[in-house]
Amino acid sequence: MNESAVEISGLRVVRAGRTVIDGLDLTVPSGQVVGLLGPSGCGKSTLMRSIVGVQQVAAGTVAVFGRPAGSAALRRQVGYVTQAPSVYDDLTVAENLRYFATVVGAPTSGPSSDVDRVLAQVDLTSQAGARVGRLSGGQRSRVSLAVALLGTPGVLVLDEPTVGLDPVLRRDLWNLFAEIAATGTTLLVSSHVMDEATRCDRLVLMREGAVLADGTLAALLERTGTDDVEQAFLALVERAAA
Ligand SMILES: Nc1ncnc2c1ncn2[C@@H]1O[C@H](COP(=O)(O)OP(=O)(O)OP(=O)(O)O)[C@@H](O)[C@H]1O
Repeated sequence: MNESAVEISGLRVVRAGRTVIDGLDLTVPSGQVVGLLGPSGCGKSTLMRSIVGVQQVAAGTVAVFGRPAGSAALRRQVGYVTQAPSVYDDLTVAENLRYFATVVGAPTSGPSSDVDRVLAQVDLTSQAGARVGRLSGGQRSRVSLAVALLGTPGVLVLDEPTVGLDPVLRRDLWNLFAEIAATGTTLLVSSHVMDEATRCDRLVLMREGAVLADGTLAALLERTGTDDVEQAFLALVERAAA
C-alpha cells in the first residue's frame, strides 16, 4: 500500500474566532480502518470536515489522493456521513438511494445499479421498500452508510457512526467497516468510545486540536507501557504535561 489516501500538513482551523486545530500533520494510509479517537470537542468533526472539504481552513494543506480536499474531481471519491441525519424519513430506503445516486451520477437501475449494490453491501435489500422513518436506529445508520457508499468512494469519512447503538449493532457495524476496507476503501471513523480502538487497523488519538498519537494499537500500548487505549491516552496526556 504505497499511496496514502489523505495527506495533511500544517492544518490550522479557526472557528468562531478560536483556533480549534493548530498545525496538524497527518497521513492516512489506503485501504485501512483508521479510528479517530478523542474526547468531545477535541476537533474530530472539524478535522473530518477539512478532509471532506466543507471546512474553511486558515492555513495548511489537505489532500485526498493527491488532490486538494473539496475539489470537484474528488466528489465521487469521498463519502461522508455526518452526525446529523441526512436521509429522508418520508421516503423509502430505495427512494433515498435512487435520489442520492442521481446526485452523485451513479447508475440507478439495470444490472450495474449502484442502488442494488449498496443495499446488499449494508444488508438492507429486504428493507428496500420500507420508509426510513419506520426503521430502527441501526437500520437507519446503515441507510446513511449506504448513501455514502454510492459511487464507490475511495475514502469514507464517518463521524461517530456507532453513537447511540447497542453493543450488538455496534459490533455488526464495525464488521461491516472491515468488509468495506477489504475492498480497498479507506475508512476514517471517529468515536469518543475508546474501546472501539480494538476494531481499527490504525488509530489517531486527538486532544485539543492536535494529534497525540498515530499508529497501530499494539505500537501505542507498547510505547506507553499500558494495557488499553484509555490508559494509553492518559499516559500521553501526562507525558505532554510533564
Ligand atoms: N459551528 C461551530 N462554530 C464554532 N465553533 C464550533 C462549531 N462547531 C464546533 N466548534 C468548536 O470547535 C471545537 C472542535 O469541535 P468538534 O465538533 O470538531 O469536536 P469533536 O471532537 O468532533 O467533538 P464531538 O465528539 O463532541 O463531536 C470545539 O471547541 C467546538 O466548540
